Amino acid sequence: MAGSLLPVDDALSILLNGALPITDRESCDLVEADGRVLAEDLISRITQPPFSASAMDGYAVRSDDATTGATLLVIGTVAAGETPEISVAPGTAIRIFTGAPLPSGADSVVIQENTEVMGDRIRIMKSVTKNANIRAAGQDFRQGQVLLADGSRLEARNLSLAAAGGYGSLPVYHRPKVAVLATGDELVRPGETPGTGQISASAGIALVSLARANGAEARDLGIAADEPSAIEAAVEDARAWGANVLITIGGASVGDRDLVGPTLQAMGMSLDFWKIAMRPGKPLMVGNLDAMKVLGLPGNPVSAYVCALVFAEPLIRRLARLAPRDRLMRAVAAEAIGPNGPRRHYMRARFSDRGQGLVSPSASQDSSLIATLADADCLIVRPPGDGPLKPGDPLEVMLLGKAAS
Ligand SMILES: Nc1nc2c(c(=O)[nH]1)N[C@H]1C(S)=C(S)[C@@H](COP(=O)(O)OP(=O)(O)OC[C@H]3O[C@@H](n4cnc5c(N)ncnc54)[C@H](O)[C@@H]3O)O[C@H]1N2
Ligand code: MOO
Repeated sequence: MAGSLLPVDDALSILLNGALPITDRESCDLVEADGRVLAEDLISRITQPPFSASAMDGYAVRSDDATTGATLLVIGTVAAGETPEISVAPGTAIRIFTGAPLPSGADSVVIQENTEVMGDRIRIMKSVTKNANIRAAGQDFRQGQVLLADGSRLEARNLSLAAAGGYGSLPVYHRPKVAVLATGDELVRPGETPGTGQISASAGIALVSLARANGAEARDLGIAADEPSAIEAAVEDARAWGANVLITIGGASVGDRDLVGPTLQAMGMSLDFWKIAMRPGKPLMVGNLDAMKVLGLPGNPVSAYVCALVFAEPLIRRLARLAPRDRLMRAVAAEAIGPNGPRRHYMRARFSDRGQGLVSPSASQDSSLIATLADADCLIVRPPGDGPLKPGDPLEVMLLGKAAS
């Protein structure tokens, strides 16, 4: 009875309202901090550059002296990493290399291409203005300045900034721990050859990957057989590891072997909801086992992934303190699409023209078809009860994979 099923947005609100961002923190060296979330405002420990330096290879000069045609006596050399011991006096120049501290007395650098060497003198071929080719001390940033805000996700550029600011390690929030458990007697581990009636447990790795991409530390708990003791043992593993989120796959529906919900409830899980107005994904279950959030996803791999995208991604990002990811985009039906049923339908689709946003649904929306999921650019999001669409009608899509980046 779809009319009595919980709408997707209500289900998402219930899930997110019951989830608090992680507050525990630790220190990580810069390499390990990649992809993590900074746990305080990062104050620069140093001024950058720490001293006025030459931006070019050439000669440190007094700009008043360095007029076109003038000759200057070269009285010394300073390279990067050295400290100039003499000053540039009127009528003189000091040979200087990129990154070297500017000697006192000099106010500019003339690049060597604009000079002619004549023994111990140089001739200026092109005059320079004051401050030419000089990186002023502190022109990048200054000691005490906030370089990065608490909550920033650390990546290539801001890690480089942290390193420049004097940090070899950074305070970061703990990542949410996400445990992924497949259930079903018919499943074999990916890479094993399925026997009669068996299939590869393909859904788990997608969820592990999605969790990691959203800032989680993810663990694959493998496969539990369709019996309460096997499910219980795996749930205990998740608890012992300290999982913040347990995601189960399969056994969520109404069959005699669908034991995940009853087993977890027997272990003390309180149920937030079970079954929602979503296609695929109707049998989605959400509950809490002590401090651990439990997401019970349907077994069909497409259903599991779509539910994870709609529910697990925002949940993990909230725990990880990452801003919600907006995958939604307006698009246009490239062809006629039939009316929708009573559940919000996420239809695998491909762009025929990305620039114009023209999109066509995959021919079959069967939730066991993994190849069409891997091939899709987006999911068309059909509201419950949406009427038929004509070519050119506007619609909304949720971007996937490369299309989303
Ligand atoms: N009488 C009804 N039957 C079904 C209903 C229903 O409302 N009434 N709902 C259907 C829908 S919708 C879905 S979705 C499935 C979900 O059921 P379960 O969560 O109980 O999933 P299973 O039965 O365990 O598995 C379904 C399907 O997916 C395969 N599977 C399971 N785990 C994995 C995995 N880790 N990797 C790859 N494939 C997996 C499993 O072998 C089955 O083929 O129920 C419908 N039935
Ligand atoms: O809702 Mo099931 O999840 O359609 O395949």
